[in-house]
Amino acid sequence: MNAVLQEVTNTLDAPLVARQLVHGYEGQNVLDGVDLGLTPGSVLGLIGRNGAGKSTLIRAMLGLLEPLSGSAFVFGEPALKLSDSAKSRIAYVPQQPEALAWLTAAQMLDFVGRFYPRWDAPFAKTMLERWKIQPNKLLAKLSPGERQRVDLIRALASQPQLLVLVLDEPAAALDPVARRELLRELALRAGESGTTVLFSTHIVSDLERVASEVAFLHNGKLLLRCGVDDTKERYGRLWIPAKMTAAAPAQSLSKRRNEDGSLSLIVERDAQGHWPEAATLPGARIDALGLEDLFVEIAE
Ligand SMILES: Nc1ncnc2c1ncn2[C@@H]1O[C@H](COP(=O)(O)OP(=O)(O)OP(=O)(O)O)[C@@H](O)[C@H]1O
Repeated sequence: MNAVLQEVTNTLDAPLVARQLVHGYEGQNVLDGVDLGLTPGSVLGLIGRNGAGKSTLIRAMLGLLEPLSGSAFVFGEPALKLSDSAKSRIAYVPQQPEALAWLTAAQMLDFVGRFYPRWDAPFAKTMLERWKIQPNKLLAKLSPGERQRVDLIRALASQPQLLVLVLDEPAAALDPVARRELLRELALRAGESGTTVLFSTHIVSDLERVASEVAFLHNGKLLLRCGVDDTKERYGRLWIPAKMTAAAPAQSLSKRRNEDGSLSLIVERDAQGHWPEAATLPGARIDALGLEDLFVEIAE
């Protein structure tokens, strides 16, 4: 168990913790023993390719599906048996909100608001105006992007302590401007109130806009987790010429043999900030990687 998870699991009221989650469909594993912990007030962007299992992980962490094995905790309670009090502190915005589609946006917000002790009705009203969503239009008649925005308003107006958001299919829902507005609002509100946020995406720029931390989900595992601002300093692409590959480091996040026999590896600095020794081999080269390159390299 890594140090961050250890620290979080030691905190009884940690907002969200996954321990060794395993889940799959039709005999195929999607999550292969995922450990993840969120510290209060953090904004974690979960990134992975289409179908990597981000939604599955989020649903399992919130107790919306029962994993094949492993466990999840929300505010220290087992996710599958959450108390009403814990539920009222969580807001979840799925990819395609479907609930209460026979109500208008204003009716839905009014109805839902009654269940939340800290409901911010003026905020909900202002946001509908700001995002030019007709309050008297049936939810069923809004576009998918408008629907998702109304759902984000619902989520934020409840002033949750934990906000979980799935932003995976931009083409189906939000246009780039709407996406940016939504993320800006999210960052603003989360920053003001200290809300813990987990959101999934496959768009790297989303992370750079709002996340303080990033976790990569790939092949059922969390490949790495780090501060968004650290990645440039911390990861690099190490190129080793063909005649030197015997000296390649044993540890790397990904490894690719090129046609000319040379090796490209994604490597990490050690605790003292040093690259692996192989970076000093004659002819070897190391390039620091930004988040986008890091994601592409790892997800390949
Ligand atoms: N109910 C289900 N039955 C069968 N297979 C499923 C089910 N739900 C998800 N899957 C499969 O599990 C894998 C992970 O899906 P999931 O929706 O968790 O990924 P994701 O990372 O959120 O994807 P995306 O970014 O495309 O939204 C996919 O291959 C998907 O087809």
